[in-house]
Amino acid sequence: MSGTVHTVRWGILATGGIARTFTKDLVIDPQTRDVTDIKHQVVAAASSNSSERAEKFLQECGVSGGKAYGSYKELVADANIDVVYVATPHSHHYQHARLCLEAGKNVLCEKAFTTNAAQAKILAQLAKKKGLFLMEAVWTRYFPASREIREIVKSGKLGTVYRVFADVSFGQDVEKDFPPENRMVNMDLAGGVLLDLGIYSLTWVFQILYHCLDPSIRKPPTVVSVMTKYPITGADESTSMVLNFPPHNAHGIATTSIRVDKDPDGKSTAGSPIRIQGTKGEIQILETGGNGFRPSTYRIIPKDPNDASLQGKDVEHKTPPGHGMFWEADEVARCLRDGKQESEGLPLAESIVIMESMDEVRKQNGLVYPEQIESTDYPLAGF
Ligand SMILES: NC(=O)C1=CN([C@@H]2O[C@H](COP(=O)(O)OP(=O)(O)OC[C@H]3O[C@@H](n4cnc5c(N)ncnc54)[C@H](OP(=O)(O)O)[C@@H]3O)[C@@H](O)[C@H]2O)C=CC1
Ligand SMILES: O=C1OC[C@@H](O)[C@H](O)[C@H]1O
Repeated sequence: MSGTVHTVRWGILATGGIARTFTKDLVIDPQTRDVTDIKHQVVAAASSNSSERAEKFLQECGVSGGKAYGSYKELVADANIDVVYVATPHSHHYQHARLCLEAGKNVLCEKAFTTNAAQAKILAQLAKKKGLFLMEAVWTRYFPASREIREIVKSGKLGTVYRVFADVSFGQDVEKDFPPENRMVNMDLAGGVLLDLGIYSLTWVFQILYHCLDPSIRKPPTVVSVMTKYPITGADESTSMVLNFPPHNAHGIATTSIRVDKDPDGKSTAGSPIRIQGTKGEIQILETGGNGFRPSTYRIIPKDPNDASLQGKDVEHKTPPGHGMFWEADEVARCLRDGKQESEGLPLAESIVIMESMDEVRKQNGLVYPEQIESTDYPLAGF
């Protein structure tokens, strides 16, 4: 394998905000981040509006020679595509990821994976049945800082981790910033902070208290939660969850809000929003230069300053040119190269357990999306 470069051919499904950011990252030369074993090629993009929009999108993202489609169906029929990146709103992930899988395409699907666990399970089963790759695009897990922190926790150097605090919150002027039709608060698009940002708080809690355990002893947590809804649309604007993870009864405190800010002055005066607390010390994500979902710098605080296994220090990873979405894209490329159907960094079973926790939180707080977008029927008209 050494010396050979594996090129993966991407199709981009939708031309909105994150599709643009992701595609711009794909066209960056991987060598700028010292990656030499894989390459990405964007071969097509599709807009549900028009092929002109897809054409413009490709141009603006710096893609040359890509095909522009005016429908998602045409995109998934393109034999030159190895994997499709699904970048539609949460409400549409099930229908669009399924469209790809039914057409025999591998899929990287934006977070939150689906609107509910029932949809996630069907996608996972379908991918397995068809021998296709499927992954929820939780880019946070693939940053070097995330990977390193998981290794430290798995090594036992922090002792037993009994608690993780994770807050991912943007203090927005909700009424001003998000008109009712905006996907952040629009119930028809499965809007609300739980699925949009809460997934990141839960990512920290799960990637430490669940993922770092040996798979044989991983068990779903129990959860209690409260939620405040945005009166104008009924979507959740603030959600707080306390999860209890077997076998150590470790606590995950996951909070998320679009009304209050984790870092109001942008200078980290409020302290670390992500704290991983073990019996031998603590790791904190430092906000400056990053975000809970885009971790760059972390601090190790040993309980015993003489603990040789746990050097108390700040570790900083400067993000190479781009936004950092290329790390997850690189993971997808390596999985495809190696014939894997899922990523070890976020196995489908874990995406499903997280969706089940979110289902439970919604149940506890009476947050129900319109029937059509909670449905597992396929295909549904209008998608
Ligand atoms: N990983 C990350 O950092 C981020 C992830 N996201 C995730 O990406 C997804 C999309 O978010 P974002 O790009 O901000 O959303 P946008 O509203 O900017 O784009 C969504 C795109 O989906 C397509 N679409 C298809 N059907 C619909 C519909 N009924 N209503 C609206 N759009 C539709 C449209 O593309 P077209 O017209 O071309 O068909 C639209 O441009 C969400 O799941 C979100 O959680 C979002 C931001 C950051
Ligand atoms: O995933 C995300 O990360 C960045 C946020 O601005 C966005 O709302 C969210 O979807």
